[in-house]
Amino acid sequence: MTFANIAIIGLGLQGGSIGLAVREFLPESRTRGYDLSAQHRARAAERRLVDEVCTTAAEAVRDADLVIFCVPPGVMGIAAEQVRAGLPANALVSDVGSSKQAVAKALGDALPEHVVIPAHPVAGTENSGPDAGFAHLFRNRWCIVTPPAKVDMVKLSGLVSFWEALGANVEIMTAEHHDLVLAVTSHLPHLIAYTIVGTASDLEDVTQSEVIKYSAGGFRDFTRIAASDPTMWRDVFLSNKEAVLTMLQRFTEDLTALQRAIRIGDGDQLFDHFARTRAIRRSIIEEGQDDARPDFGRGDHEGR
Ligand SMILES: NC(=O)c1ccc[n+]([C@@H]2O[C@H](COP(=O)([O-])OP(=O)(O)OC[C@H]3O[C@@H](n4cnc5c(N)ncnc54)[C@H](O)[C@@H]3O)[C@@H](O)[C@H]2O)c1
Ligand SMILES: O=C(O)C(=O)C[C@]1(C(=O)O)C=C[C@@H](O)C=C1
Repeated sequence: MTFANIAIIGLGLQGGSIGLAVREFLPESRTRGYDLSAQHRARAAERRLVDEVCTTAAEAVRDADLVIFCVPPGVMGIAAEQVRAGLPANALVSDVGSSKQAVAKALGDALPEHVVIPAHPVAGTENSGPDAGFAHLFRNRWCIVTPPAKVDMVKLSGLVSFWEALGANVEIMTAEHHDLVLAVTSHLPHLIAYTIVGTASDLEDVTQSEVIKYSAGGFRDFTRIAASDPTMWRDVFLSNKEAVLTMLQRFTEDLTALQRAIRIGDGDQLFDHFARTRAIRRSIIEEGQDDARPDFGRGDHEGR
């Protein structure tokens, strides 16, 4: 199953990247897009993120056989309600939200008559808005699809093929499992980055200019993550609250164990821990996952 008319709601980093990727990798498909912000709509039209930028959500979904919600997790339900009147009955509803249980519920509640198959491309940057998107964002990155227990298999395989065409490797799992895994691999790291950058700049004896001056090392990576969109991340933490709190509890216990090792001078424990984490990093690189973003950090990619 291929999608002839794709509607993209929200033309920021994710929506814009999908629009550009569809033009490049699925040239037979036609894209229409809508964004709540008139400024973003104008910029999306200038960058030709989609074939047609519409002034209402209902107009964007007219004739759509696939609609992808690319708005912050907290407004998925509102955005879905905006398309209800105009959405063709057979259209597949999907999204790219970073948390899956809450978003699936919001979309399902707003569009109860439609097939909803949520998805999450684990691909992004700290940039947002219509200038941030680029066609190769999904290349060699995971896209996690979280279908409900009873699912239209034709539509599911159509969605899997769609993401594969955009360059992603697709993994299928339950929304519950997704939320637990992503809480530790994505949500917690962001919380830690937001915390450490805030802590450093709050210190009275460390000036703002010193934070900038000495951030060339490890701290710099934290500042990149901590520059991520505040609206999106507020919504991620509120919509994946339980899993994040569970992982935060585990993290706090492990941090306390390292804190104790430092206090009592247990060098073996510190060394063993750091050796284990170094091996994890090396296995990620061996699996080629890091190669997925060859230009990451060099600042030579459009939108980054
Ligand atoms: N940024 C990432 O790294 C990343 C990665 C994977 C998934 N996601 C998910 O993708 C979604 C979008 O994130 P993004 O990074 O593209 O954000 P973004 O801020 O770049 O884009 C979101 C766009 O949605 C628009 N919008 C807000 N409310 C709207 C509404 N009611 N109707 C129509 N448009 C509306 C905004 O004006 C904005 O242009 C989020 O749910 C996020 O969790 C983000
Ligand atoms: O690299 C980054 O900038 C990201 O934070 C991307 C990242 C991640 O945590 O890996 C952020 C949120 C997502 O939902 C998916 C991807």
